[in-house]
Amino acid sequence: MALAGVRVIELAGLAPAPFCGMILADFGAKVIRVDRTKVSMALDTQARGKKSVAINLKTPEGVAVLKKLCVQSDVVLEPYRKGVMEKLGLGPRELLRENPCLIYARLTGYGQSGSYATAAGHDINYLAISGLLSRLGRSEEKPYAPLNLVADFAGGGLTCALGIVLALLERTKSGKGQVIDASMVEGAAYVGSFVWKSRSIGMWDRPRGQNMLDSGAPFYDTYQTSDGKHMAVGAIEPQFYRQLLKGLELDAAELPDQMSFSDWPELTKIFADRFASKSQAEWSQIFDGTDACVTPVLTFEEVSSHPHNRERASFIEDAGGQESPRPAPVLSRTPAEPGLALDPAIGEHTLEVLQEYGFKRADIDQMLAAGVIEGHAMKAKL
Ligand SMILES: C[C@H](CCC[C@@H](C)[C@H]1CC[C@H]2[C@@H]3[C@H](O)C[C@@H]4C[C@H](O)CC[C@]4(C)[C@H]3C[C@H](O)[C@]12C)C(=O)SCCNC(=O)CCNC(=O)[C@H](O)C(C)(C)COP(=O)(O)OP(=O)(O)OC[C@H]1O[C@@H](n2cnc3c(N)ncnc32)[C@H](O)[C@@H]1OP(=O)(O)O
Repeated sequence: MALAGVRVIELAGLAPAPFCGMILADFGAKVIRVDRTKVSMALDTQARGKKSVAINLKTPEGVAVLKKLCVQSDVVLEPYRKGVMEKLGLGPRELLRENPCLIYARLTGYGQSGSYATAAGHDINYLAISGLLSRLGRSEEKPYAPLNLVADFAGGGLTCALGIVLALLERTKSGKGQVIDASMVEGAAYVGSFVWKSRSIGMWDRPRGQNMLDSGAPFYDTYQTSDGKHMAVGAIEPQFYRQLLKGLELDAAELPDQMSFSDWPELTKIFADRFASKSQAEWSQIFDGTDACVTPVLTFEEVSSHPHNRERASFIEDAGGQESPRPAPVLSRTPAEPGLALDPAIGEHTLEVLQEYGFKRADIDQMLAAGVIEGHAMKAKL
C-alpha cells in the first residue's frame, strides 16, 4: 500500500482527526490512537485499521511514553485546542527536538493563531467563519449546514491528510519534518475555492438559493416522486437539458427558456408536477442509460445494491456486518486495503504497541499498576 511503513501517532479526538487517521490507515500507515485512561467507550467511529493504546498524559510518565512513541514515528496528529499540547510538554518544539524528521499535524477549527485560536467550536462554526455557510440553503430560508461534511471532513480531516502526505513527500528530499497548521475554517474555505473564484463569471450574483447550483435552478435540484422518494437532476448543459425534457415528455417550445432566471420558479413547479406523477423506479427506468443527468436519490440501505455501486464494489462490510464506503481513490498498483476487523477497544493494544516500541515488560507492568497506562487485553491476561 502507498503508505506502508509510515508510523502515525494519533491523539484521540472527536471526528475530523479520526477521519484523517483512518485515511492514512486505509492506505497502509500504521496508525496508533492514543486514548485517555478511565474511559469506557471510544468516541472514535473512524477507527478502521487503527490500534489503541491508553495513556494518562496528565502524568510525567505518560508524557514520557508518548515522547518515546513519537521519537520512533513519522507523524503525530493532534486534535486539541491550541496550547493543550504545549501545556503537556508535548508541543512541536519538544517533539521535533527529539525527532527532527517528525511531521507534527495540528488539526483545529481556527488554526494556531488569530483571535479565535483558543475558542471552542464545531463544524457549523468553522463553516460560518469560512463564509461558505452564508451561501448554503434554499431561497428565503436561513443558512443550512450540510451535515458536518464540509469543515470537519472535507476541509478538516481530508485536507490535513493531504498536508501529511505532502510533508512526507517533501521529507524524502529535505530529510526534515515540519509542523502542519490545519485550520478547518481555512480548509473549508479552500474546498470552496470554486465558489469564491467563480463569482467572476456571475455564478453567485443572486441571493442564496436562487443561483444555478444552490437549488435556484429547476434543472439542478431534487424532486419528489409519487412514492415519496426523490430524483436528483443535474441537467446543466443544453444537450443534457434537452434529454431531461424528453424524459419528462415536455416540449421546449411550450416552456420558458432554460436560463431565464425569472421563470425558474414556474419551471420548477412544472418539473415537480411531472416527477410527482411516477415512482422513483419508473423514473429511473426512463432516465437510466440517457445523458439527462437524472439519478435516484438512494438511501444508505440502497446504495450497495445499486448496480453501479455493486459492480465497482464501492461499499465494504466489516467483521461486525457494518457497511461503509471503500477508501477512495482507487490506486491501480497499490490500492488501499481497509482493515475489516472490529474497531479497537480503548487500550486494546497497549501492551503489544509498547513492547514493539521498546518498552520492557517490567516497566509496562509498573506503569499499569500506577494507572499511567491501561490495557484491556492486558487486564484480561493478568
Ligand atoms: C460536529 C462535530 C462533533 C461531533 C462529535 C459527536 C459525534 C460527539 C460529540 C459529543 C459526543 C457525545 C458526548 O460525549 C456524550 C456521550 C458520551 C458517551 O461516552 C458516548 C455518547 C455521547 C452521547 C457522545 C456521542 C458522540 O460521540 C458525540 C455526540 C465536530 O465539529 S468535531 C470538531 C471539533 N473541533 C475540533 O476538533 C477543533 C480542535 N479541538 C478543539 O477545539 C477542542 O478540542 C474541542 C473540540 C472544542 C473540545 O474542547 P475541550 O475543552 O473538551 O478539549 P481541549 O481544550 O482540546 O483539551 C483536551 C483536554 O484533554 C486532555 N487530554 C487529552 N488527551 C489526554 C490523555 N490521553 N490523558 C489525559 N488527558 C488528556 C488535555 O490535556 C486537555 O486537558 P486540559 O483541558 O486540562 O488542558
